[in-house]
This record gives sequence, C-alpha cells and structure tokens, in this order.
Amino acid sequence: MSEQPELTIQGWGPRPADDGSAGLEAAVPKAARRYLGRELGWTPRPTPAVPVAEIRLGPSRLPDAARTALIELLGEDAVSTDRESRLRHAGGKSYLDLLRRREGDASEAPDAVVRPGTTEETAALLSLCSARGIVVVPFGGGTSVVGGLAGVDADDRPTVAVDLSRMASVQALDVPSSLVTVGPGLRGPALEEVLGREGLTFGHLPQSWEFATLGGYAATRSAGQSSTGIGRFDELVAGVTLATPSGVLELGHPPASAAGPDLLGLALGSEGTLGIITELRLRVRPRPPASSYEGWSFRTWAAGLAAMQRLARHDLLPDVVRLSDSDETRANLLMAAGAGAKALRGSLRARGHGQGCLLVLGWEGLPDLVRARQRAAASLLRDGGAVRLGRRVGESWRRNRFSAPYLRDRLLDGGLLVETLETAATWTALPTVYDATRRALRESLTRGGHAPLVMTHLSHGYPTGASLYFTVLADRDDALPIQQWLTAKRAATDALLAAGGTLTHHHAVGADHRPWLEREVGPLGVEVLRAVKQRLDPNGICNPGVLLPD
Ligand SMILES: Cc1cc2nc3c(=O)[nH]c(=O)nc-3n(C[C@H](O)[C@H](O)[C@H](O)COP(=O)(O)OP(=O)(O)OC[C@H]3O[C@@H](n4cnc5c(N)ncnc54)[C@H](O)[C@@H]3O)c2cc1C
Repeated sequence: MSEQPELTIQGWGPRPADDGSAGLEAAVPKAARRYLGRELGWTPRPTPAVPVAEIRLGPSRLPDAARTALIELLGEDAVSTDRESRLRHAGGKSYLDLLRRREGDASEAPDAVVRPGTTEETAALLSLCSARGIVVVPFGGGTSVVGGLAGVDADDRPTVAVDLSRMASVQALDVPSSLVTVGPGLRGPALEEVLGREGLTFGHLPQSWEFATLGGYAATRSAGQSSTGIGRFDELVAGVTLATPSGVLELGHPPASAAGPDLLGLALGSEGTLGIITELRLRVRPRPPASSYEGWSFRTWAAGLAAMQRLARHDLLPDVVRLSDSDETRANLLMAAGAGAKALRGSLRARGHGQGCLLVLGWEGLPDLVRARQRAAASLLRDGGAVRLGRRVGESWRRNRFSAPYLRDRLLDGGLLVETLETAATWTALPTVYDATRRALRESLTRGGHAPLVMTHLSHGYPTGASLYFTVLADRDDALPIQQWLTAKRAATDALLAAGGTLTHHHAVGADHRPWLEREVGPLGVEVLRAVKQRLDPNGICNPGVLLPD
C-alpha cells in the first residue's frame, strides 16, 4: 500500500506537493479577501501558531508499574510516553482543538500512546486498564470535530490513547458476497487501492477521507459525500468486532437476521465509550463504470429546496447532492479564480441568477442507468426553475472536494474564526431549522456592526428530509476566541434543536454535544445507554469524556 500522509499537530497540514509556505494571499484570491474584509470587518493579520517546541505539556501521569505492565503486554515499541507521540494524539481537529494547540495548550494530551496489534491484545489491554483505573481513548485518524478525543475524566485518572494504526490491514475479501473484512485503523485511500485491483469500491468519501479511519467512521456514524446514493457509513457495515473490558462481542450477521434487536447498532456511534472496534465487515460494490457530475442554479434557496424534495419523493436523488445557499454560492464563486469562473459569474448574472443558489449533482453507476436517472431528474429540475450550468461546474467541485481543510489552516493564520456545524431535519422542518440556526449564529457573532458570514449547503438527501451543513467565518475575537465560538455554538445548537433539527447528522456527539444528548434521546434513553455502558465497562474507563452527559 502507498505511504500514508500525516496530519500536523496544529492543523491539517500542507497539501501533497506543497511545502506549506504558501500564505493567505496565495490561498485566497484578492476579490475574496476584499469581500471578507468588507463583510466581516476583518483586517487580515498574522496570527501564527506558536512553534510546536513551545506547546506546553505536563509530565506523563502514567505510573511506572502501569507502564511496565503495558510494555509486558504489548511490547516496548507499542508503548510511548514521549512528547511527540503525546502531542500527536492531543485531541482532534475542531476549531477549538486547533485554537488551543495553536496557542500552545496541549492539556488534553494523553499520558501515553499504546498501539495494540490484534483483537486479543486490545481485549487484554482493556482488562488491564480497567483493573488499574486507566482511562482509554481510542484514536483512529484524529479528525474528530466534536471533542471526541478529549480524554477528559471526572476522576482525573491517567489516560492512554489507543492508536489503531497497527490494525490497518485488509484481512479478507469475499467477492461473491460483496464483503470486505478490515482492521479499524485502515484509511479510505488504502482500502480503495486494494479494492480497485479487483474492480471494486467502497465509496465512502467524507471530506476527511485522506486521514480518517474505518473504525472512526463506525464509532461516529459518519456520512460521506456520496451518502445520498450509497448510504451513510452505518448502512455499509455488515458487522463489527467490539472488544470491551468485559469481553469481546461479535455483532451483525450478514446478509440479515431477525434474532432480536440488532446489537450492531450499539457499536455504531458508540464513540469509544463501550470499547474498541477491532474489526469491521463492510459492504463493497463494483466500481461504477460511468459517472457524471454537473452544476445547476436556482434563483432562490426556497426553489432549490422544493426541487430537492421533489427529487426525493420521486426517488430521483443522485449519488451526490449539494445545494448551496446564496451566501455559500457567492463565496464559492469568488474563491474560484480564473477565466472560467469569471465567465460563469457573468453568465449567471445575465440569466437573473446573480444571487442564485448553486446545485452540484453527481451520478454514478451503469451508463444507461446514469443517463436515464439524469434525464428524469433534469426534467423535474427545469420544472422547478433550475438552469443547467453543465459538467465543468460539477467536475470542478469533484476535483476540489478535499481542499477546504487545507484552506482552513491559512484562514486561521490570518485572524479568522472558521468552523462548521451540521444537523438534519424533515423536509417540513428544514426551512425553519435553516433560518433559526443562521439567525442564532449571526446574532451571536455580530461584532462592531459586522455580521459573520454563514454559508449553508444541503447534502445527504433522504426521502424524509436532508442534512444542513453550516460554515461560519467571522473576525476572530483575539482576546477571547474560545469564548466567542462556545457562545455561538451554544446559541446555534439550542436554536436548531428547538426548530426540530437533530443534534448531529454525522459529526457525532463527542464532548462538545453531550450536554444536549438528553434533549435528543430523552432521560430514559440516556439511562439505557448508561446501563449498557455499566455492563460492558463497569469501571468507566472507556472514553468517559464523551457522548453521555455528566
Ligand atoms: C476537515 C474535516 C472534514 C470532515 N468531514 C466529514 C464528513 O464529510 N463526514 C463525516 O461524517 N465526518 C466528517 N468529519 C469528522 C470526522 O472525520 C469523522 O467523525 C470521522 O468519522 C472520524 O474518524 P477518525 O478515524 O478520524 O476518528 P477519530 O477522530 O480518531 O475518533 C473519533 C471518535 O471515535 C472514537 N473511535 C475512533 N476509532 C475507534 C474504534 N476503532 N473503536 C471505538 N471508537 C473509536 C474516538 O475515541 C473518538 O471518540 C470531518 C472532520 C474534519 C476535520
């Protein structure tokens, strides 16, 4: 398998083939910088991260006897307490995570990093940690954006990050059954490389695809960019092995079973609170022989929403669907430099779509089917007032689908607040959730008469509704940056829940959302989850800082 790139400690890192020295000017076209300056009252200013050597890190609290026992179990090479290893496992990649580490705060770093190589070793590790009162935080790709790797423990016990990178192989491929068995530390690109040799694909493509792991997807119930077509990650899981402090569970029985409630659902979304997923059995499919990505435009967000609902009702949603509101559309068009983008802006203005909403659709599958679905959808879209912009727009989105996180590093360097949040709602509730969330963010983040830029897109369509994804840019409050975002996030979460949205469609609960879990599942729901945890993890060592409220 090809060599895997690594994330940097304080951000996403340089793009492949880029040394990371390109600054804000190179990353953001002049017109976009001017627009952001005007709208946000933002003056670009250097706010660089402190050098990694200056990040503050306390001494490891792991007792010597525990370290010796871990080494006896896993071997010397699989137990690290050095500074570099601990910093590399100090939390995830949310705006708050990055702010803290950019400011030199690594207080969430684990006391040690351990790397088991098998299910048996993981199960033994969990027993050992349970007996010695050591908190265990499973660590996949480290791309959590909800504080999933916070390692916070009310009792202040020592914490180990369980890095799953040694369990990253493809263990079996059952082509007739369309099933692949993999280790939890495997990443998407490596899986696609192996499957591609057999003419197969898995096809789960979140924006964090280059770095996130299959175990992490299962633990957070991730959704990829093609989830409208192939389904969310949890729909692609046929079974998992879950090692817990109380023993090993084999969950899921493909192709289907009626043997009681489906216990697989307990592992999916468990965020490391019940144990560690050490193996996954996943559904694969033939590589689609045809694909077609195209752009459309609507005059208004409401017209776009109505058209998406009609596509959903007639079972005509494509594999990828992404409807941007007018704020996101304008920002995307400004960010796209070059003659093609300029021509597109001119053509949209000429057609009365100057303030319009861009729609990207992606179709994949057998050529005849792709053409037939595209034709049928096109007719509904035109009836809904959409104008076709053609393939260049769709292909441009596809080419750049993983680029935003690299850009985020540059925007953080320039003094901006940059964060995203997401939800989902029924088609009926969607417009209210959209309005309420935007209003809360705008009210909370308005400073000196300047409102933030709140850009939204609809993605992940279902017959019953869709998800909404908000990207927020604002002038950062250099004095209280963490408080600034915490206040906005609290207001937005309260607003979207009150309007009928879900707490999270695909980012999971983590530490950041757990105060609201009870509002989503009810007090009895929380009690049920606690009872399951108590049975599997009686000493509460498995990722105690996430999911379940205090
Ligand atoms: C820029 C960016 C873009 C993103 N885009 C998307 C997107 O498009 N769609 C999406 O769904 N998410 C997205 N995310 C969120 C994140 O990538 C997902 O939550 C992903 O599933 C996390 O995988 P990971 O391997 O990085 O897990 P980690 O971040 O390492 O862990 C996530 C949580 O799962 C637990 N965990 C990890 N592995 C295991 C295991 N084997 N067993 C038990 N528990 C485990 C961890 O303890 C933690 O609580 C994005 C994040 C970033 C930073």
